[in-house]
Amino acid sequence: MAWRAALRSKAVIPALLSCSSHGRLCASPTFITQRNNSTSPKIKVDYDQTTGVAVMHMQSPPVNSLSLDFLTELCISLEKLEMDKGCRGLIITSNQPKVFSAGLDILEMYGKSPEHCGEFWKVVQEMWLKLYGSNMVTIAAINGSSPAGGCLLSLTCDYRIMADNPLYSIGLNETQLGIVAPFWFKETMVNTVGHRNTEVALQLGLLYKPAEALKIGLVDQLVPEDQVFSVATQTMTKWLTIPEHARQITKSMMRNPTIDKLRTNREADIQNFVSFITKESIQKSLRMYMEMLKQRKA
Ligand SMILES: CCCCCCCCCCC/C=C/C(=O)SCCNC(=O)CCNC(=O)[C@H](O)C(C)(C)COP(=O)(O)OP(=O)(O)OC[C@H]1O[C@@H](n2cnc3c(N)ncnc32)[C@H](O)[C@@H]1OP(=O)(O)O
Repeated sequence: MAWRAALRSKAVIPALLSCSSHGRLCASPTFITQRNNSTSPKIKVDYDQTTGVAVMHMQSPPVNSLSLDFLTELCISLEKLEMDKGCRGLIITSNQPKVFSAGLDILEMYGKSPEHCGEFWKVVQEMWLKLYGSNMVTIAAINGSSPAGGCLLSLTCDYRIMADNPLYSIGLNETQLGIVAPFWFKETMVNTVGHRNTEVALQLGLLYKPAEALKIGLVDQLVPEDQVFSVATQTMTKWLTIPEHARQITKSMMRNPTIDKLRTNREADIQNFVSFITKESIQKSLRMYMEMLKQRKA
């Protein structure tokens, strides 16, 4: 699609393309199935103009992994909603059974060129900047597991409601993959659950069951699975009664220090990511993790 190509071409970082230390290609994956790039929308947005509330349904089978295409679509939808002054609230939820989002699509980081990795990371940053800094009230209706980037996605929202199902888990489990949550993932978590909880969670790559997640404040409310969406809608109604301007300024005051840190360091952050993720040892860790996922299934 033309808009997708346009957004992608904007996302390419010229500095990265010419960086000789990134000039190597990662090893080609031999065993991992590359999924077909489906052209069907990965996100469905329902916008009710009478309430001013939009609902974003993530619908990218099997597990709503955050691929380049997915994130590009997400950013475009967000941009459109943000520009519509009538849209005051956004609920993010999943149409996939049992999974909110499996986090960043590992296939975008495995066996890919440095240029591709840089392009991918730029859109990950873009998604975070847009959501964490959104003027809208944002609520995550977490109706399934939400590891790593999926957890980050929900942490960017103003309020998290999770299905009370012990089969589900949520957390920043990056270290379990042999990778490191970057500073802005870490700070988003610190801003939500505090320094000590974050330190333990990140070092150990903890995935929390809903009850534990509630205890440390990683989610704000647990509800029966079939009520996640209705409670999110009721909560939105309450949040929207607060005078808009005052709430927005308060949100900016709380979040801008972290947002500004990434905004002013985007290039360096991309370069860090690319040189880290393309290391042979890191590629090996990602491969082993993907193998583990497949074995678990078998
Ligand atoms: C010095 C400091 C510098 C720092 C620089 C930065 C460093 C890098 C930072 C990178 C940050 C990364 C963030 C991430 O989000 S990484 C992704 C982490 N995600 C996970 O660990 C989740 C893995 N998935 C699961 O646990 C389960 O799939 C899940 C619980 C979500 C669902 O379970 P279920 O049983 O329903 O489904 P399956 O496991 O059978 O999965 C179905 C198929 O989907 C594939 N899959 C799953 N997750 C992913 C994924 N994240 N990316 C790509 N593909 C994924 C899985 O392999 C199955 O595939 P097949 O059907 O082909 O077998």
